[in-house]
Amino acid sequence: MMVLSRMKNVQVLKSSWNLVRFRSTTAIPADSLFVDETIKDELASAKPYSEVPGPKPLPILGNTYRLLPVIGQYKISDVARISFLLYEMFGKIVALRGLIGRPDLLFVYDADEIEKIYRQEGPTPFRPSMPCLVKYKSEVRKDFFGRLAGVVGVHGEAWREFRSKVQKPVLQPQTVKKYIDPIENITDDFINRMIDMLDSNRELPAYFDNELHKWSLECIGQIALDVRLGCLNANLGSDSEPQKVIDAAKYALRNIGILELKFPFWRYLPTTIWRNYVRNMDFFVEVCMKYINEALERLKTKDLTKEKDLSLVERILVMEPDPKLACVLALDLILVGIDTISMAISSVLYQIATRPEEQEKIYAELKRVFPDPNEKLTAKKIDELQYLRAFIKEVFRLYSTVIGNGRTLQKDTVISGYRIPKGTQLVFPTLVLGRMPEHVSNPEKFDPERWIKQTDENNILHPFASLPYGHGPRMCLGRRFADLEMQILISKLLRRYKLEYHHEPLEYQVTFMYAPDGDLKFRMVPR
Ligand code: HEM
Repeated sequence: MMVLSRMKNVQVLKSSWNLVRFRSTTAIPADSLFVDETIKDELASAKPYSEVPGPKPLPILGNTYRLLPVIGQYKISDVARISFLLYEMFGKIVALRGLIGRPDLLFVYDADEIEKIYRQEGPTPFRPSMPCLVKYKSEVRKDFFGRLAGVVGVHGEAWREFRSKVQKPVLQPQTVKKYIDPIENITDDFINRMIDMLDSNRELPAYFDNELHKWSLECIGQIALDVRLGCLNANLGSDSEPQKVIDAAKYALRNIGILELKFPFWRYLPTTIWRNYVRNMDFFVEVCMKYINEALERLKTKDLTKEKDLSLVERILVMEPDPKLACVLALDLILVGIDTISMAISSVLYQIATRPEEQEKIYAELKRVFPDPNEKLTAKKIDELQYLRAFIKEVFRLYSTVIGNGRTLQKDTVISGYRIPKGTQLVFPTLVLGRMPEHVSNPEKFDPERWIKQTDENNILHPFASLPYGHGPRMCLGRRFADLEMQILISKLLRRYKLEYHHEPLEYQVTFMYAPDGDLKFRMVPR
């Protein structure tokens, strides 16, 4: 019954890639006065926020103590487990109250409610991420960032102004397609490096995750800074610039969870971890400015009338001659574009290596699309890799690299029958939502085909249950590049090699992202 009632709101659509997509037909009334009245009535009759279930905060200590070492029951690496636990213990809406230095967190596990929230979020959605980056951009280096502070950790009109300047060039398919060739070249170099790294069993070394970081940094350097940074050079010294950028990116991102949840005291005192964070960020700004200035110099000798020949950085520099805009964009893309991609690809490669049946299907598709293994990639050919894309989607559904998304409520809102006050931070736990039987049929089954086949009445796949890149005007700015990078690496690798994994199964853990925790000692068997 429940499944059928949900299906009434879901319409099956075919996308241009022939993948099955869904659209909700739940209409939002067009007349805004009517909407206002309906919302007022809804708010008046809703249950109070205080009745939302959740773990009881202690006096003074609140709930933050639960995340402290020794006395707390939760570790940062347990964030994924906590998301499941809260749902199991309290149900589809859970409030985590009394966290030191931050508003309450409200976990929402109902995809219909999440859909409603996204559809009502307006033109400047507020994603409550990275208050430490907000402090860095808006206080510590206010002199540099000023009003053009980027998109990450920036909100309101300042976010909208920046995003609308960069949105078109970054997301335009024509721009993204131009990077097929350069990313393919980087990936060829990377695969050659992988071959050099193999041991006598043809297995990759324990430090392969660091090598994946280098590949993703090399890709993002090309996209955001117009440069081959040289990360894939053999014998990269620990003091070399690319390795320093990798280390700085790891530091900046992985300490955010610790800075924001475990030790939020940096808001009041300049702690050591906070001072190191600032030093790292200063280093990033310096590197970005150096390469953007070099791109600006090169631009002086280019024919600017041929827009199609310009790179992403050049298009941005032509549009906005103050190089700061391109520098801040590069900083944001690098900050979030290294770890996300390298962790996502670790996860996808691990799933490929441990699922031989599905791997054979990917290989069959690759052989059909690229009969000659030396054939160069093109946009048209990549577009034909339907099963590969479905496989990646299925990995994200079950092991979403970004385990959840969030929004800060900008007005009082009714969620699951409760009146939730403005300012509350909502958490949409993507990882849990994609595994709930009321959102996805047979959720434990790894089934890439569910993203391709026309589903029947009994097969559900809620469109808001698995949103690895978020949704709406604030959705991931780098998603097209992310998809492209992953598809290129997998295509190039699997067309020539079978991937195997012969060690103890790896557990997924949250460091900052959700990924297999352990040595990625894949075996590469030539085809
Ligand atoms: C598989 C890899 C990736 C995943 C899973 C991912 C996921 C996400 C998610 C969930 C968000 C929040 C969206 C929202 O609030 O609705 C986001 C934001 C963002 N992502 Fe990604 N991302 C990935 C790769 C990348 C890459 C490679 C780049 C850069 C080239 C990038 C750049 C950004 C930026 C700049 C934002 C902030 C957008 C804004 O606030 O306006 N991401 N990403």
